[in-house]
Amino acid sequence: MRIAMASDHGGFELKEIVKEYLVGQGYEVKDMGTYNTESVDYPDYGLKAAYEVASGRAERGIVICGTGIGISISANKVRGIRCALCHDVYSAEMTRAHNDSNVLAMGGRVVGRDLALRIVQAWIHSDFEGGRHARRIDKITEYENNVEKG
Ligand SMILES: O=C[C@H](O)[C@H](O)[C@H](O)COP(=O)(O)O
Repeated sequence: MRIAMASDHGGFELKEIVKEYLVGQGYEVKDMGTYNTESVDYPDYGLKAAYEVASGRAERGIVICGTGIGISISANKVRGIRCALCHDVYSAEMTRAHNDSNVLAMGGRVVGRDLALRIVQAWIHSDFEGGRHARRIDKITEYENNVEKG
């Protein structure tokens, strides 16, 4: 599985931790930046990772800023992206099972290393359940497509 990752300066340290973990697990990680703790703007990076997923160049994305909020809002502006902000394992499992989320967001100033890695692990390994949940996602997609048409 190819995973696109991105963060701003507030999420940089956690991005590096998650990236090292994923590479160690055999995943291909495409790091879209940022590459240090210098102050940057989270939309620039959240959008890059989201485009990677929306275009099919990556199957999943993980985006991290200070709270996870700004970068998740940014990623969710990209058509086809369902970005879920998770700070607990249950939500990480449920957002795969029920929302088929293709991007995970976390806050580097909110969660510590161990919890973040448990969230990532749960999110990567949980599958979409389909059924009634697919119908609900179809409604989001339909809305998105209509908005695009103006
Ligand atoms: O939602 C936004 C993120 O948490 C940003 O990481 C945060 O706003 C950056 O704040 P600052 O520029 O004060 O480091």
